[in-house]
Amino acid sequence: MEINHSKLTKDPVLGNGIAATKDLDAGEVVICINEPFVTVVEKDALERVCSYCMLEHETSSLKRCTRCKVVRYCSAECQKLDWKLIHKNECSLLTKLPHTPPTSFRALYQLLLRYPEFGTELDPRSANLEHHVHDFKKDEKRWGETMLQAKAVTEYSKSPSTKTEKVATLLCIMRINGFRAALPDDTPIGLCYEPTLALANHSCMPNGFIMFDGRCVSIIALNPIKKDDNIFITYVDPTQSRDTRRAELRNRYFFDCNCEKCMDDENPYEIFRKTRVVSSPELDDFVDHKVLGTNAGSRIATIQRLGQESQSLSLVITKVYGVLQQSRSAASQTERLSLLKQALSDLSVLKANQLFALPPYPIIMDELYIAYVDNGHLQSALLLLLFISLNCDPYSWPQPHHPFRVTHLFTISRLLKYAASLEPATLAQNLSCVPKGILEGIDFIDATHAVLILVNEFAPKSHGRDTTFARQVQEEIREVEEVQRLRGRTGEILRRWQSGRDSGKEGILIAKRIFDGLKTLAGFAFTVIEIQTL
Ligand SMILES: C[S@@+](CC[C@H](N)C(=O)[O-])C[C@H]1O[C@@H](n2cnc3c(N)ncnc32)[C@H](O)[C@@H]1O
Repeated sequence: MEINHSKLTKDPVLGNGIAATKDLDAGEVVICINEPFVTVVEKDALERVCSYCMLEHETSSLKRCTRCKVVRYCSAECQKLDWKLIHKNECSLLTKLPHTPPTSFRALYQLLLRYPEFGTELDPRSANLEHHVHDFKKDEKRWGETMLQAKAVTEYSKSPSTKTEKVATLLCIMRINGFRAALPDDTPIGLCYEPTLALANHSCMPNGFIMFDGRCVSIIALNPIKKDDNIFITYVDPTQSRDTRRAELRNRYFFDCNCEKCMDDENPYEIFRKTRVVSSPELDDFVDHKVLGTNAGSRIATIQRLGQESQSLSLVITKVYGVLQQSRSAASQTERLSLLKQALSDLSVLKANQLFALPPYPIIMDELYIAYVDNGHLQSALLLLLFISLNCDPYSWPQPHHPFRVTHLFTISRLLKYAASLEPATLAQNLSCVPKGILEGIDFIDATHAVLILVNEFAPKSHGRDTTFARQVQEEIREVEEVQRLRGRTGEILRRWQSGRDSGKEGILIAKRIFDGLKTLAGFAFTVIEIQTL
């Protein structure tokens, strides 16, 4: 269902933008577009993502287009719809080319196909968007590459060569206004260009976020938004340091951000204290909002003290960003791990003061957790992700329905479910750093159930109601409830704890016991980092 609670606004600094046409609650859909202007699945995702519905499937279940052998579909219906929409025009080009062209090339080509009479005028929605051509031109190398790509696309689309400069402008429009298309867990899968959503301007303290559900793309309210308030999303990872955010915004979007967070260089603990957060009693049993607030206060004081004591912290942080960058292009997994560990050890002053949400600490922890997942060390990944969810996420993303927090919790539930499926001896072997008695004290099925209940509570606000993600969560809950029914009373008690119905003190006690077990596990995260090799 298409939804649009936004209107066009204009601002001397921001240019065009959008504002709310009514008061919106946190988690409410601001805009939902079912049929974005252009969507392209990127090369690395073509084997597992349907090129029409943009959903992930088992690789073996996708059927390749027999002509171009590039795009794949999950059903004959998706293939038919995509053929009608765009592929009938793109297929012959893909057939001719020796390799699958870059995503931006395909997106630009598809965009041109949308203008059969190209050379007259672009549609007003695209024509009015910021393109920064003059800024691209200032960088000779960048403009040269832009013109080269524009020339190739002009040729392939059989547009007259006199239109090349106009095609280059279109490429700039896409670069400035395109979004990274992603799965519900934020895994990138391609590119999306949709002029209505592109009007949303940037803030490092956004009040909205972009969410994809297959082909549907929405902006969802992160905070309550008042009628006529501007809608802001973030173009960059707002948990990075101010310098890193600024450099990225200048380089990719040609502006300096003057949001409150940038102007005062506020840290995540300060932002947490400013953000109106609606927690829930169940979430508080896992990570207590009041305790987070108290801790934020003392962390702010610590940061001030450290700042007065030494000027070197910012130098260390700059150095660590360099190490992080190196780890991303490491020649081997071992080198990647060793660089990430070096980055953490360089930041030992943050660890000593429990400043785990201060950038770039959360980014390093996240990359370590991903490195463990990539290399199949799922129990080690579980411990790290538990640590991140307790110590970094609530400050990096204060709103409990922030999609990153919810997807992290969902991943925890899946890792717990996997741990529950292992023989106790295997689990103990894989987590040799955790004393056996502690592992034996954790019921991994109860823990899966309790965490899924938290996910289910916030998923409608993070990913939307009746979405692929919400259905997936429901399915997981049904599955664990079925198992629980065969095991005794705990499942029923947790179900009552979930719905807020009186489960007596018993429900709260059981939930707290489960979460205490998970917190104890999280306490071994640094031991895992010390001993886990790749
Ligand atoms: C995706 S477009 C957003 C729509 C744009 N304002 C327009 O008029 O077409 C991104 C561009 O908007 C401007 N912009 C977005 N957020 C901004 C901000 N916080 N401060 C200044 N300019 C901003 C920059 O020119 C940026 O390259």
